[in-house]
Amino acid sequence: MVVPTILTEETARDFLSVHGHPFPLHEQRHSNRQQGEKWLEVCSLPGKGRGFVATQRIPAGATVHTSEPLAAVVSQEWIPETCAWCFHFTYPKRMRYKIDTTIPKNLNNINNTNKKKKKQQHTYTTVTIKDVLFCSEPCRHKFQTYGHVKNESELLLRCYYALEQEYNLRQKQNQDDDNNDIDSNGLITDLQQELDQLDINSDEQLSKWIDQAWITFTQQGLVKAQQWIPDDAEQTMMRLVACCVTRRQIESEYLFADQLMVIPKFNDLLNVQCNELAYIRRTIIDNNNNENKRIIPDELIQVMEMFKFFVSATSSFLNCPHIVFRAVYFREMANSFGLWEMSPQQHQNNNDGNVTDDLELLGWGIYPSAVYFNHACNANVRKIRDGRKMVFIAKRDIEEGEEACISYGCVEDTVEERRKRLLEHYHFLCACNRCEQESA
Ligand SMILES: C[S@@+](CC[C@H](N)C(=O)[O-])C[C@H]1O[C@@H](n2cnc3c(N)ncnc32)[C@H](O)[C@@H]1O
Repeated sequence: MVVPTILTEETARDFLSVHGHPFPLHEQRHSNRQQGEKWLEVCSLPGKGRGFVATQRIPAGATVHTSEPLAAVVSQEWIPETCAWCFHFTYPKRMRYKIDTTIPKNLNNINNTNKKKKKQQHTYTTVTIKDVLFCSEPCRHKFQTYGHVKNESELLLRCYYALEQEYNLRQKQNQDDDNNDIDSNGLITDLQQELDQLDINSDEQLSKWIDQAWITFTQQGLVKAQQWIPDDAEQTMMRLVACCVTRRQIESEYLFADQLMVIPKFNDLLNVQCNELAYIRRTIIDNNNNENKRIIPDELIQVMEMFKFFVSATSSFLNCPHIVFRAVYFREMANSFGLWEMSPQQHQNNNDGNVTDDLELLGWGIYPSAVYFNHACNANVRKIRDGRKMVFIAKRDIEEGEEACISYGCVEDTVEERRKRLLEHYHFLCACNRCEQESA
């Protein structure tokens, strides 16, 4: 692959006009400095980590922030009815526009023997990607040209195809074998002993144990008669991870001047709070019936199986060590935004941003610039989806120095129920003003 060194805006423009880009550069640079961005700054807040705080008085109705996704995917179950670019939803009608891509023939692994694969290494074939559909030609075109360079969508489509193929292959292999026992191969014994001995409240000890578990797993693995098969949610998650890892790979293959990188970068994701420790600690504690005999949480094994699946599908063309997979997976956790169906009122630009029971969760997106909105049970900001973009609007006047918060879901219940739900889904004890007052 040719590696251009992009140093000036001019060379970048030339390069992008050859390789394709969704928007003219000047528009992108402008949209990067959103109108509302001056309203908010990121501050450290006691008991909540970082959060957005108003830099001046914000009038009700002002757009305080807009954000483009680093990654956005349709949930597996709504693929036929949802546009993979703008998330337009047309149940029960199906999306009409499909997408093809060219892949090396040896990726088409379901019917290929190793011998055949070798022979076909340098030949290409065109395939239709099952998991990506569009509502219109412009949406399909935007998808094809999204990212830093045109190759990015090709790499992503190759990932999607490889994940699909791995899924089909495993299903086929499992048909003949219904034995689902794990032979731990000595793996569990050592890790188990270390787990029993560690101080679960020590971040240092727990991270060391988690790292060791991943190293052991990736070197030895679990020997299962049955191959692990992802469910719908896990398939969706792997496509979200694929979006982030392909961007990382493109950024490592091309050299861009920082100020010209106008869409979210992989490194932006690394600023997002990582929930690996909090999540694994909670699952160990929850699975623990006896203080002296802890159980290696099944939830951890599931993530490892997902990693193994991902790598087994994509390793021939994508570099994703477990450190990278974990960095994405545990940052997406509790930080990504649900992409909901829009109500008719929202379509008419006359909505309050609330998700009601009759609306469907169509997909998930990672918006690195917007993750600093903490939750409050009496939020002063609402979020609205505008296609694949997220727009944040002040619900009421916000005073200078006041924290700008959104709500992470239903806030109708009692304080105990709200806190329980947030702990379960987002792994934190809500310390918003309303909860503090009501619990006191
Ligand atoms: C999407 S992030 C928000 C940004 C985060 N505070 C940071 O420093 O990156 C969500 C995390 O923020 C913290 N958080 C958000 N709202 C909170 C609240 N009401 N009370 C306590 N912690 C909160 C929790 O740690 C939660 O997992």
